[in-house]
Amino acid sequence: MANDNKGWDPSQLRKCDLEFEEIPRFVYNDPRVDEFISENKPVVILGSKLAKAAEKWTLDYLEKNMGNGDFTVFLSKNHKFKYYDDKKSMLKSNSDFIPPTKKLDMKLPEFIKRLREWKKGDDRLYLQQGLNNTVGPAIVHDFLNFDWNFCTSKQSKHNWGPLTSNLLLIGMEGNVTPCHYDEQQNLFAQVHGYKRCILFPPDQFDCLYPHPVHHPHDRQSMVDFDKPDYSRFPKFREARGCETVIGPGEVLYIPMYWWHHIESLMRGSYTVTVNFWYKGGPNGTVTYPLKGHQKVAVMRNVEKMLLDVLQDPKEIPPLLRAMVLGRYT
Ligand SMILES: O=C(O)C(=O)C[C@H](CCCc1ccccc1)C(=O)O
Ligand SMILES: [Zn+2]
Repeated sequence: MANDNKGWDPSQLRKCDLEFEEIPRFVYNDPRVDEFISENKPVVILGSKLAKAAEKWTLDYLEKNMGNGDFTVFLSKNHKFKYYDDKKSMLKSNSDFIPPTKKLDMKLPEFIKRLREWKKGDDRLYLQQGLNNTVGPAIVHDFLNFDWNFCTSKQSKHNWGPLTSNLLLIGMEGNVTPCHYDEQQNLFAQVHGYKRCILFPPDQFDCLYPHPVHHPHDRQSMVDFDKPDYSRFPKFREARGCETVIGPGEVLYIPMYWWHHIESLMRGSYTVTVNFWYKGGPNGTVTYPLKGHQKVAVMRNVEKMLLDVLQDPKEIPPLLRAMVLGRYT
């Protein structure tokens, strides 16, 4: 199907066994935007100038203006860039963990050169760098020209905590960040190229099989979306998600604890995204039954407490089985 002026077409999306609802899209001043955000539901925000100042961040512009600081770049032998926690990978109990990507510090011109000269079979690259004052003065200038009034008004209207970081993401076409959740509110501003975002609510925890909390892949789903192992993860068939493809100037609100899988469209161009991560606000008065994300937080605390008291992670499953099987089931 021609891309009927969306800028992309469905043949650029990776195959997935599941079907998804469309995430609603509204113009930034439509009152439904705040309705969705206040209900912690994803929404695509159109026409905001949040990261408009970055629309000139082409590879050429970045090469000329990005200073000569180091940037964190991940290398992968395949199209997946599954995040892992460095600190947890050092734990004795994770000594057999093999990091799926390699993390390098790279100057921007070198990153861009490798992107331009990339050939099939080469390691894929994904630049993922928190924006800080080491990036060149021109970039700082553009950054200061983001529409801070827009995101700060969302932060205060929805009682979010402080802005913790802005991640600059420059990915190759076809790169995938596998399904995971973050414990922060996220305004995900697409600057260049197209990204397909598949989201699931926090209460689908039992269909998405996250790694144990103490594992380096904490918060990441164990399910390989390219080739799900339905014998290990039978409930994945029941996962009900929503999706959207966002392009330049569009902002996706990714609610805290919502699962998300992000892919840079195949046969697209490189992608540039700037995210805005905010700490969640105070819980406010707790009402019962607890919401999905609150149950995830409870399960995380139980796993942490059990590791604390048992020390050996291998002792956790037998204790939980003894506690639940035949008694609560
Ligand atoms: O903005 C988000 O939350 C995303 O997941 C965006 C994602 C890259 C995130 C990499 C990452 C994942 C977990 C912890 C720290 C960094 C993409 O766009 O490919
Ligand atoms: Zn994320």
